[in-house]
Amino acid sequence: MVDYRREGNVAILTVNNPPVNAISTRVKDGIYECISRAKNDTKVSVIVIHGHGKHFIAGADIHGFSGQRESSKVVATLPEVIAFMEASNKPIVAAIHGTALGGGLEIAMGCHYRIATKSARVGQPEVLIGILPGAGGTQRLPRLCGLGPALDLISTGRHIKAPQALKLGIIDKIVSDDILKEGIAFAKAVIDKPLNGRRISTLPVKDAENAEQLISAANASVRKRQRGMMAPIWNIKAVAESIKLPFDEAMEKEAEYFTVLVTSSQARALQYAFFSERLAPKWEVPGVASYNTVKPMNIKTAAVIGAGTMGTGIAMALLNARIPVTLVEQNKQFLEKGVKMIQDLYAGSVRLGKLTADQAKYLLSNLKTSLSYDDLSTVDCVIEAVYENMALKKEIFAKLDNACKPSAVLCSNTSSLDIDEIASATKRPDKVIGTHFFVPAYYMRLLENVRGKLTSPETIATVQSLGVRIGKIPVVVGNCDSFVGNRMLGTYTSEAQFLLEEGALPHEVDSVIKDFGIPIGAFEVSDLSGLDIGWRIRKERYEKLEKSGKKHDPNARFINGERFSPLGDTLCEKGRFGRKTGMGWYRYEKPGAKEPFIDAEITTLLEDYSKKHNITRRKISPQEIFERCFYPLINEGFKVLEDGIATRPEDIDVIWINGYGWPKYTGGPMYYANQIGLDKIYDTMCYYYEQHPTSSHWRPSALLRDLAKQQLPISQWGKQVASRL
Ligand SMILES: CCCCCCCC(=O)CC(=O)SCCNC(=O)CCNC(=O)[C@H](O)C(C)(C)COP(=O)(O)OP(=O)(O)OC[C@H]1O[C@@H](n2cnc3c(N)ncnc32)[C@H](O)[C@@H]1OP(=O)(O)O
Ligand SMILES: NC(=O)C1=CN([C@@H]2O[C@H](COP(=O)(O)OP(=O)(O)OC[C@H]3O[C@@H](n4cnc5c(N)ncnc54)[C@H](O)[C@@H]3O)[C@@H](O)[C@H]2O)C=CC1
Repeated sequence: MVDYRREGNVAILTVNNPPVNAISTRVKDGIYECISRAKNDTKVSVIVIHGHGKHFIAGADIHGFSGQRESSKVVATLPEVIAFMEASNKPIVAAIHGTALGGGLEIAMGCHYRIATKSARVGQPEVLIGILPGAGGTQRLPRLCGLGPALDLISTGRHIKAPQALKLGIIDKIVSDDILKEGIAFAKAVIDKPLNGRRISTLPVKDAENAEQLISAANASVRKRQRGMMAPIWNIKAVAESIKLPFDEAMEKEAEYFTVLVTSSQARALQYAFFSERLAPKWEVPGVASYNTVKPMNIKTAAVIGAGTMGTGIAMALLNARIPVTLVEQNKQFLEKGVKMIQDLYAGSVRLGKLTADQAKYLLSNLKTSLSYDDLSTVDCVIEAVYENMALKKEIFAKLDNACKPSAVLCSNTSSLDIDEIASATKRPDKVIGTHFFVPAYYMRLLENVRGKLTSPETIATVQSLGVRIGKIPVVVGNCDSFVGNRMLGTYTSEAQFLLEEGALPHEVDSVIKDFGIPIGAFEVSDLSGLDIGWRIRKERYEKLEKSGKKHDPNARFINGERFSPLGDTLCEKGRFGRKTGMGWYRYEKPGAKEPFIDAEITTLLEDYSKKHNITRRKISPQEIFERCFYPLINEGFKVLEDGIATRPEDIDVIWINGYGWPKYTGGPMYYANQIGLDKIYDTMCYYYEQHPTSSHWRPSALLRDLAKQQLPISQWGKQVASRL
């Protein structure tokens, strides 16, 4: 785990714990033993510590926080090992490449010098997994770089690159990529330098005079940006001790606060989410294939059909990953509008300093435009993002099938339509798949990849690998109406509207949702994305119904015996499409304005509506709003598993955290359900199903019922699911 060798008078410690050199108990013990050995070796004058493989050390082993810890051969804890390093009379140099994160940066701060390659990144990301830097990070970082930067890095968990770390004084020098050679050379040059002033724990905290202001600004920022999370607050509290107490006493506080966090349910949920996100790309379709049995195709070029909201965002996601894109539209005017949208977004990134003008120019140079499918004969992959209309999508897929080379993968960004029906328009259904991006597609990390009945494992592997390449978290799901995310969302939006019919107002529902930790309420989000999108989809469904001989009544509160609220259609008929028209479920100052105001017209409309349908409006409690919005959503997640549409509960949680703003610190709807207690959810579902028998989303899932009885850990639900299919 940690190798020791000597080159002349330099002792070299190599941490070797693939894949990221995480600090397991054995790594910690190894570092302690090797440092002891170097201290006692009279031939050694200086010590270099570096990492084998891609990283220096990416932090403590996260598995160790909730699982069984290995027993330690040496008594010292990580903070003690770091103190032991710092006290060494032989200089220790941390030679950093890849990343020095969490405990890795804390080890580097226990060294007397830190050098790094230009591409190296450092940070204290513990807050993101619900804990704090418990090995002196909250105390050494403010001494090294100042209170303000330390508060920022520790409370946000963001990584910074070596040049910025150099500016902040976190590292001493940027060196070439031959990190070990550089480390040895640097070590030789500092052998005789005094170590006074190099032991960070002995230094004063920089910026201590502005402490009060800096701490209250940090608290205000986390209350706004990381609402509901307890770790950022405790991280700030720990850093604040650095200006109140001497180092050793502040370290005791750090240990105390670490214990509070590491045993919290938020930390467990965040760590579950960390591993779930890493599991998602490793897809598995039971009985069919899995990521480690199939090779993906290499996508060198791509095309996007439709230069609207999604098409332009998808094109940018591809361009950002250096994949040349041909963007196709139905006419010149729409094409120019789409290209302008992309140019403006890149110009915005340049203004914000996220890209240089040259980088933006380079990315745009990979964008080609066309009005003809004839230009797509050589592309490896096409992603269609035209209006949500089956006939149109089938027409386009038939054209693509004729125009593209036989090996090209054809993807649809549909958010709800049947992938098998779209694939039936081609002679290559094995190469057709849904790639459901989320708005804005260049930013949102979720990619829901929808496999059809005939989609080949190679096609699944290809879009999964493409997803990772463009920086997304790809999740494979099965084909059903609205797939996983939107199918579950459907229950939540329906119930939210039923609550309006029965007495609640949009802001009352939204505030319960936001108090739970979802950043935006159901009605606010509907106004943001535009009520007309859902209306278009529903109108297509009404047309289908009419074609099958069933006339659609615009006032109907039931469709095929199932409760339905026509309120969304009523608003659209009045031109209330949301923010874009300056009115939707809320009122806005003007079209396009962001701040929602309660609208008296909506209150009157709801009251009239309830009267017209003989519904007695009542005061609905926040608890009822919560249960009615979230329990059917969770229940639908179990039905999604039951149907084999998702194969693992972790995938559902990843979808909700990354596509719908579900608070990560609750782990996702499936994990959260387990926290509430599956038996409680099941009983509540039964209660509401009795009250609302015409809403099938209240019918409790059989899987939920069975799992509620078995009380299995979530890691075993997948096996239960597989055994039922
Ligand atoms: C008295 C008590 C004192 C207690 C002291 C506490 C000490 C502390 O202060 C606590 C800590 O250090 S907590 C850990 C802080 N570090 C992090 O959060 C870094 C997490 N990792 C990353 O960001 C990326 O993996 C990274 C940027 C490193 C690499 O990204 P990539 O995209 O290249 O690779 P990934 O797919 O993310 O990861 C590759 C494999 O490595 C696993 N992994 C990553 N970091 C890990 C970590 N810290 N612990 C355990 N496993 C880890 C990851 O799960 C993945 O595994 P596989 O999916 O199986 O390949
Ligand atoms: N807007 C959203 O939040 C999300 C939308 N989706 C899905 O993405 C697809 C596109 O949605 P948006 O981008 O929002 O729509 P949009 O209305 O912004 O853009 C659609 C574009 O397709 C173009 N188009 C129509 N017919 C065409 C043809 N024959 N050839 C080439 N281009 C054609 C239109 O001119 C328009 O620019 C839909 O299937 C939608 O369900 C998926 C996820 C989220």
